[in-house]
Amino acid sequence: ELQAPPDKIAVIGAGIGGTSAAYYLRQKFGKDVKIDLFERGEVGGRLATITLQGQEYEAGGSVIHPLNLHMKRFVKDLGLSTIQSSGGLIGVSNGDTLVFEESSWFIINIIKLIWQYGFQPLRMHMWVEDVLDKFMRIYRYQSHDYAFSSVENLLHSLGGDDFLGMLNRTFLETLQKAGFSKKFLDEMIAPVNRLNYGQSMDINGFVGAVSLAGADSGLWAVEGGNKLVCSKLLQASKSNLISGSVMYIEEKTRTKQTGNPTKMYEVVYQTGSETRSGFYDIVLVATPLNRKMSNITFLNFDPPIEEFHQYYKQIVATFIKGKLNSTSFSSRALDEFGLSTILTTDNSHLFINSIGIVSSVKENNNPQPSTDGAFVWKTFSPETLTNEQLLKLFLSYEYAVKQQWHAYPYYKPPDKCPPIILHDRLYYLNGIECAASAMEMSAIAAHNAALLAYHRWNGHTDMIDQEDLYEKLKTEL
Ligand SMILES: Cc1cc2nc3c(=O)[nH]c(=O)nc-3n(C[C@H](O)[C@H](O)[C@H](O)COP(=O)(O)OP(=O)(O)OC[C@H]3O[C@@H](n4cnc5c(N)ncnc54)[C@H](O)[C@@H]3O)c2cc1C
Ligand SMILES: CC(C)=CCC/C(C)=C/CC/C(C)=C/CSC[C@H](N)C(=O)O
Repeated sequence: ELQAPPDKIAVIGAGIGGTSAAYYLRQKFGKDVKIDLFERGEVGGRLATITLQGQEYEAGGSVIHPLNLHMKRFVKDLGLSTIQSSGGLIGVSNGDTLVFEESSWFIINIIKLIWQYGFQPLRMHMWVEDVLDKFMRIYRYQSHDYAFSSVENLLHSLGGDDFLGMLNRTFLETLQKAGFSKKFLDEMIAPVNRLNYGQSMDINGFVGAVSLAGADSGLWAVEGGNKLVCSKLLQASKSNLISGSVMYIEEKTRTKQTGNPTKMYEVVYQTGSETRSGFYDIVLVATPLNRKMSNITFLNFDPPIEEFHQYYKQIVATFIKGKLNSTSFSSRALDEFGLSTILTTDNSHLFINSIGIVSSVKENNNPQPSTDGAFVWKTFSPETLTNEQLLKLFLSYEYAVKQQWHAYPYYKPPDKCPPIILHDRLYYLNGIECAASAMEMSAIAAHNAALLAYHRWNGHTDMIDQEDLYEKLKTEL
């Protein structure tokens, strides 16, 4: 049995989380509900491009895994096109020398890997595949409309105590326990974490697995920029975009047209120099609740959340068009260098996490140098690069433009995730980032929140936090 649908729903934040939430809310609640989507900056949020000399480059979320089924589905349903993101050759620097260097010959790479690390790369590949296999169960649950009231319940449903337990152990502990050697972890795994999350092996085991998945083959991106998914989802959801910054949310009793007094949320926001507000039956918060990132407060109720305590790590992405100083990484001159991505080890005294040649969002991955042999490179670093540092990395450069991010949570297991249900009909999506931050994670959180809001509105408690879902659904055709 269904209740009358809500009149109005607010979604705060038009990143991939908020726009996909609007899309799924429309699917569940139907055409009559009015959905307002609040955004104080650009639609896309941490999916953003930067335009340099007329070319656009991904400056935030850039690659998508081939098994990220929500992102895949969006691109297909919204009529977008994809480009493959396979890069060129990768090397790993410890600050003095290259501890690993890829060859363009497949067979040489295999021999090198076995010579340096035995069968550990293969075992690691199998470990990540095992985590991904379990992770994929979420798509089956969501296609059957099941929802979870907490991130912990969601992860537990995927693989039980062991799977959820990954949040409580560091990646280092997890992999050491699985028998991987220090050399392999230092030279192969830690550098991938530094590239993807700007953090050491002390991140939790689950985000560690996601980070390694982010180094798999078959990664792709959206032609024209990943942020196009957000603007297309917004359009498809037929939501009303409100350009404004939400300041606070207050619970108030209102008398609806039916004459019944009803508890509603007043969303108060600033647009230009004006303060305005609207009343909503349901509110979804799709931005990290963190003073630096959203600064939203709550009046008349206390959400069970340590508001503003989720610390996000700063990452600076710098785009440099220039000629690399290859001798910063190896003894070889540039014309014999051949690497297009360099990762760094944890103990490296280098001031960057990674550096790599990038293609524009329109190029099908064959970045071309300009006539003088300069490429566009992207570095990730914890701090803004100084001119002196840039001149250490480059023989010469035409421009260096930075984009600063509060990028991802600072992972420090054991971590308890923030709740999804902040109040009666108020939901929070970005708690899922405490497990792992990635586009697909936000899309999963969005689908879950839309289903949860729908089932709670209609009193369908049997669709929430069902135990043994995997076994139950296995028997269904
Ligand atoms: C440099 C970088 C590289 C990354 N690379 C990848 C990658 O390759 N692959 C991948 O899968 N993920 C990647 N990620 C992670 C991915 O980008 C994020 O996990 C994802 O985009 C988060 O989306 P979101 O919608 O949850 O949050 P956001 O994108 O942060 O959206 C929140 C939105 O809310 C708005 N907002 C905040 N406060 C208010 C307010 N008070 N009122 C109104 N609006 C408000 C913000 O302006 C923002 O637009 C990367 C992230 C960064 C920073
Ligand atoms: C959620 C699952 C199962 C998989 C996602 C895998 C993935 C794409 C991870 C990437 C995560 C991330 C935050 C990357 C940041 S840097 C990305 C990129 N290499 C760049 O150079 O910009």
